[in-house]
Amino acid sequence: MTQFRVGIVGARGHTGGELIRLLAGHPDFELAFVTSRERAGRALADHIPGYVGDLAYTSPAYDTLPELGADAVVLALPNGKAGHIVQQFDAAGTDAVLLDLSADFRFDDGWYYGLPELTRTTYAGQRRISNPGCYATAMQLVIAPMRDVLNGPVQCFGVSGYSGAGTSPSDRNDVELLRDNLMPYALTGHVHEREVSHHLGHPVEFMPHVAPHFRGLTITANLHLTEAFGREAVLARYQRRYADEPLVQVQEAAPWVSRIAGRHHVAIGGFSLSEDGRRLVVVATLDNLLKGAATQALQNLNLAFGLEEWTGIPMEAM
Ligand SMILES: NC(=O)C1=CN([C@@H]2O[C@H](COP(=O)(O)OP(=O)(O)OC[C@H]3O[C@@H](n4cnc5c(N)ncnc54)[C@H](OP(=O)(O)O)[C@@H]3O)[C@@H](O)[C@H]2O)C=CC1
Ligand SMILES: CC(=O)N[C@@H](CCC(=O)OP(=O)(O)O)C(=O)O
Repeated sequence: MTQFRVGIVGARGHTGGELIRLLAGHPDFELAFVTSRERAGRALADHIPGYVGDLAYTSPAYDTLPELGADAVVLALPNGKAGHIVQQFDAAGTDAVLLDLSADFRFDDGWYYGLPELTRTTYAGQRRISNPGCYATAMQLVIAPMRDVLNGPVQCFGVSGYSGAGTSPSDRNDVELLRDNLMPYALTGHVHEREVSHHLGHPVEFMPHVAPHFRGLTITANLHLTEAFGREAVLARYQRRYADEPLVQVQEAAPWVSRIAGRHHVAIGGFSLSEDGRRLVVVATLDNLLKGAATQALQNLNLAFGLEEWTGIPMEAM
């Protein structure tokens, strides 16, 4: 059976590690190369628990990446780094699929914005795919079922584990500063606020925080509505909308972030209405490294290669 060859650029990060595990276990993909300047020459097996292959990290010059012959290349670099690499592939004229995990192309209409549950019907064979932000995934999935009855901006209070802040040292991944703490940051104008407002076509006001746990995020969304709703009608809307979506689980109770770590889906629940039925609060949780990054990337790669969208996603971990 043909296996499509996938390279990962910037694979030392938390999302790169998750992608290595998912791709190594995928029936139709194989790892073509895995880059890290810092780990060049070292075996993946020494760094990735559960990985049993014999591949080692390499550090090719980014200009030479198109020559490595991968069918798809995932860019898992910090924001602002993808453009140069994309130019190399454009110039080489290869047919490779490029999937970018950063925010660099999320506002570029020439790229497919891959939030499959909301955008898969717009996929038209693009070879350039932008993976949504982690909070942005949770916010869009929690708001979308009520999109047609929103009255004014939606407010979203978000709390993420510190793996969301990447591996470059900062206050937001400093375990000493985070101890017993909840750290607010980017309280207006966060890129995911713009991303969600842009892709939903509706203003969202987002207030992010980072907490001492490692992985998993929670969004509490406050939705003002144009008409009064009862709880059953709201629940029915969410259940109908996501009935055929294995990676979106609608539940009555508000989901807890402690229960989503290591899972591949989004959990949505809570559904609390004000007395007049015109204000709804809903909670969504997801693992920022999985549905917020690597799992969603795999859904998008599956789509790009004509595979069933959930291939290689361990459903027992849902
Ligand atoms: N963490 C998360 O929860 C999520 C992250 N993302 C996005 O995914 C991408 C990867 O994030 P994450 O896995 O957290 O990893 P990091 O941001 O910690 O870094 C990933 C890789 O980037 C390389 N790198 C670091 N600095 C530079 C630099 N200045 N120039 C070139 N390469 C550099 C490192 O490799 P080397 O060994 O070569 O230094 C490392 O392998 C980011 O764009 C992030 O915004 C998206 C959704 C969720
Ligand atoms: C806790 C924390 O710092 N989280 C990151 C979100 C990670 C992510 O999805 O970032 P990109 O949009 O850059 O891909 C942040 O707020 O920037």
